[in-house]
Amino acid sequence: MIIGCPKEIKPQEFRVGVTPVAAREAVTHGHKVLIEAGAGIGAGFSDADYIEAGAEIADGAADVFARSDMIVKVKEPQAGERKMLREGQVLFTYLHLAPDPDQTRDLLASGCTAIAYETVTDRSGGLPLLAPMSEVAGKLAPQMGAWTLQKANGGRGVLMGGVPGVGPAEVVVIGGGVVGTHAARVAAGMGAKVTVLDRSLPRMRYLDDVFGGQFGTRYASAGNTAELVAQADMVIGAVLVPGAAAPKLVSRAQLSDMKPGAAIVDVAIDQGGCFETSKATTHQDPIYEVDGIMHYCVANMPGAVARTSTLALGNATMPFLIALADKGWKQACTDDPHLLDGLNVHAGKLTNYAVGKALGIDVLSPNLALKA
Ligand SMILES: NC(=O)C1=CN([C@@H]2O[C@H](COP(=O)(O)OP(=O)(O)OC[C@H]3O[C@@H](n4cnc5c(N)ncnc54)[C@H](O)[C@@H]3O)[C@@H](O)[C@H]2O)C=CC1
Ligand SMILES: CC(=O)C(=O)O
Ligand SMILES: [Mg+2]
Repeated sequence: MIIGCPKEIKPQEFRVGVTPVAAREAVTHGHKVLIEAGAGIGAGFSDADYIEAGAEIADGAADVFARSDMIVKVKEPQAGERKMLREGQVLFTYLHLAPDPDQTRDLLASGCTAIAYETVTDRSGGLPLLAPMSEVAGKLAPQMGAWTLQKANGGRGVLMGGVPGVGPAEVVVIGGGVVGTHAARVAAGMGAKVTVLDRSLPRMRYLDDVFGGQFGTRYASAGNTAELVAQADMVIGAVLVPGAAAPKLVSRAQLSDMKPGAAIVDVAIDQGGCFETSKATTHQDPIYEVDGIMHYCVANMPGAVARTSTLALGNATMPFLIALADKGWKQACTDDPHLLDGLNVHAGKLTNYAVGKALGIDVLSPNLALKA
């Protein structure tokens, strides 16, 4: 199979979908790997690194899209990239379709088979291809929130850890999964007073057992959420209902109960965001203000630390990439129901129920797509 990897074109996105290590593995398995010239530079990989791994360097994205059986990326295909996808071609990348009707329309029209990293599952109910980037974004969230809290950035002027005689910042994390846990650990490590809200009692039991001394937990009822958000210097949004649009848990009206200059970091923005006032921003222009509250809503936070993120994502995607290349998508998804959970689009049909529900589009059962 020919595996193609274009350079990412989303603003300030420096990650790359195929590492030299993954390229070498695919070549060892008898596949051809086409990398767009310069695709790895932002993550610290030169074209020479890929050539040494046995890959071929392509002149531009058009060449990669035209010649490849499977396109492997990081971010959802941008409008220009979507025009280059074709029927029968496999796309393996993050998609986040639920809040993105335009992308969904274009992928359906292309006839391609699109497998989304963020809905591939594992045996324990986790999301193995989302987890590494959630670890990164979770660890980045308090760092970006602390920056947002600085006076020059419109924030409240509060230091995370306080100083002797002056109390720390109060940080509330909504959603105690992978993002939330990593965010809470880092915020607590910076000296902030941290509370994690979640709706899953087993998850809160786990957090309390493991991190009980470092941060607290509260059940994410509307009442508890409103009370804690009003007291917070920083609120980090980290909820997820896999595939679905994020539930809106903090309304615009609630902003007026918050402390002026408090910071919202909505990591869940890639699924539409969990604050009514969230809208996606970029690394170039990451923050904006609504009713005196500063919002940081970058939808590709891990791109800021592209080297770490690319290596972490590559570790997780490589076994799936090799299975897809060795067996073809149908056999790979037949053999692995967790990979089949990643199938979002096939031959003009949507194949993920949560996405279909969010967008009001009929869904073809993934099992039927395997037989189509
Ligand atoms: N902006 C960015 O660059 C990035 C964004 N993300 C996003 O961050 C979000 C969180 O991802 P993960 O932590 O990996 O998900 P996860 O599945 O590990 O955790 C989500 C948590 O939210 C909880 N939850 C669900 N509904 C809730 C509600 N109504 N109230 C309170 N808690 C609720 C769940 O019980 C779960 O513990 C996702 O939208 C993901 O796509 C992840 C990586 C990068
Ligand atoms: C998960 C995701 O959207 C990202 O890493 O950019
Ligand atoms: Mg994203």
